[in-house]
Amino acid sequence: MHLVFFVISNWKGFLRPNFEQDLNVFLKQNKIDNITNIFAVPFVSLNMLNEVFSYHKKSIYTYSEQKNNPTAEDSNIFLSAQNSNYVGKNSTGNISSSMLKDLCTHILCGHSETRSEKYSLSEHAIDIITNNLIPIIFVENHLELYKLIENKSFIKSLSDKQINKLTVILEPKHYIGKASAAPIHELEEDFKQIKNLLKERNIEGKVCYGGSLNKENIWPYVDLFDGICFGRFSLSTDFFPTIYEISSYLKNNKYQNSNKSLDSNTYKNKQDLLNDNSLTKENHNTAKNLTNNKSQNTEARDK
Ligand SMILES: O=C(CO)[C@H](O)COP(=O)(O)O
Repeated sequence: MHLVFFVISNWKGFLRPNFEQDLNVFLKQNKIDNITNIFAVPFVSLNMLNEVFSYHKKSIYTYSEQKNNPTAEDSNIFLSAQNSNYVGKNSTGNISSSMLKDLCTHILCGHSETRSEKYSLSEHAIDIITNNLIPIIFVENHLELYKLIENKSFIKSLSDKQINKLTVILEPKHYIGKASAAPIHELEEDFKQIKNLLKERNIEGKVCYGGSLNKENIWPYVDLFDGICFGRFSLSTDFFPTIYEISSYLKNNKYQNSNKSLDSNTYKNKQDLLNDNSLTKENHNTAKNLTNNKSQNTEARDK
């Protein structure tokens, strides 16, 4: 099976300096086939980035275009909007999903910085889906996703194609904008439950982690999750070099590890975790080892 890791970069309210040049170099050399990159950029950057992408013949395909263009499936670089208004779509200053459908393929849905008091994750997700775009769904925990996928209108609104493109980001809000990311052991239970929820419903979704990630601390999250979401780090000049590092790390390490037998020196990987019936104290201890084993990972990566 071809495994592809997701890297979502949320620029938030920043216009990334020199991004156009860096992206040009990245697209020119783009030989990365094991990472799907989704750039979630401010509204005002969507147009400019569409031009950069089409110059490199990596046009932003919407779902309707994908239906008629089989090569669109091969793309592994996508543009996302950071939000859309599903209530008061036509009010002054609002930007609806329908206005975005020719500019991007994804929309961030439920990011904690965009939720208002009356925010409804399911209504927003349905609005995005019905405009032929893919929602990147942010949840605080597995219960939030459970509520969403129990919602019959949500499930009904998904086409077969969209159902397998569901991307969920586990992002506890108290770990946003901090110096350290959420400790892995605090995420394991939610990760496992989200995976199970999707599996039970035959949804091939990706489960990613977001919150205070940077080039130093990502490795345990790369090991456990199907993808990661960078916030502030997306703006760093180290961002693109880190994508290459992740790609070679994945080639050298991660997918070989999924068959590794466990011993006291081997960290527990995603498959092991999912095979466990319940989270035991051992899981938590091994999760701690994940972080301690960072130097081990770095060595393997640099080989
Ligand atoms: O959007 C984010 C990435 O998931 C998120 O808000 C975290 O931002 P960061 O703490 O600046 O990485």
